[in-house]
Amino acid sequence: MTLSAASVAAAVRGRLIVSCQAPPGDPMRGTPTLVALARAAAAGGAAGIRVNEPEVVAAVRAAVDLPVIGLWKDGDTGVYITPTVRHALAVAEAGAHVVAADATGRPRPDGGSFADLVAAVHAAGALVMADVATLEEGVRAAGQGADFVSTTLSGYVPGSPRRSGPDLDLVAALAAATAAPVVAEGRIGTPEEAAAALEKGAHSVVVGTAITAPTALTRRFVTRLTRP
Ligand SMILES: CC(=O)N[C@H](C=O)[C@@H](O)[C@H](O)[C@H](O)COP(=O)(O)O
Repeated sequence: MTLSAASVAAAVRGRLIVSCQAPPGDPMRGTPTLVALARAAAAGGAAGIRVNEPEVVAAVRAAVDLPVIGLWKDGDTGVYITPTVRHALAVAEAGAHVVAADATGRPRPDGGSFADLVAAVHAAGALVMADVATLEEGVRAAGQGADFVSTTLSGYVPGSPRRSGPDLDLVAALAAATAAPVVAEGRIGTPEEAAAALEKGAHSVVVGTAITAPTALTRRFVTRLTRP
C-alpha cells in the first residue's frame, strides 16, 4: 500500500524508527532474524522500521504494520546506499513505503543523479529519504524532491569527520534550513541522545546499532574490558 509523505511524516513524528540490519558475515544477518528484530522493535513501540535489501523489505512489510524504510546496500565504499535507480526500484517494488538512498552528490555507479532516482521512486509510488553528510547536501536533496532528509552519512564519507556520538549540529542546521522533515540518524547510542536530537529539531530518530546489533554491542564491552 502506498502511503503519502504526509501520512508517513505524521506516523513517525517525534518518534523512534529502528534500523534492523546486520553486516555481511554477521550471525544476525538472515531474513527471519531481521524480521524478528523488526517485530521486537514494533512490540517495543517503534514507529517505523529501516531495513536493507529487497528480500528483507518484503518480509518485514508482511510481518509488521509500520512504515518501512528500505534501502539496498551494494558494497561499502563510494555511493553504496541504494546507489542506482535499479536498486531503488527493486526496494520500492519489494514494498518499501520510503526508499533511503545516498544523496551526497558523489558520482553514482550508473552515472545518474539523485534527482533521477527521486523521480523514478515517486513514479513507482514510494517516497524518498535522502541520506546525507552535510547541510548543503540535505538542502539540495530536499530541493530535488526528497520527502525526508537523514543525517545517516555524517562521519562516513571523505571530509566528514566522525564524532563519537551523533551529529546533532547537522540535525539542527538541516532543521533550520529545509522544510523537509529531518531524521537524526547515526551513532545515537542512548535514549537521552535520541531525545536531544528531537530537541535540536529532528522530526524523527533512527537508531540501529544501539538496539539491534549484539555483535557490535558485545565488542564494545569486550574492548573496554581488555587489559593493556
Ligand atoms: C553509514 C551507514 O551505512 N549507515 C547504515 C544505513 O542504513 C546503517 O549501517 C546504520 O546502522 C544506520 O544508519 C543506523 O545508524 P546506527 O547503527 O549508528 O544507529
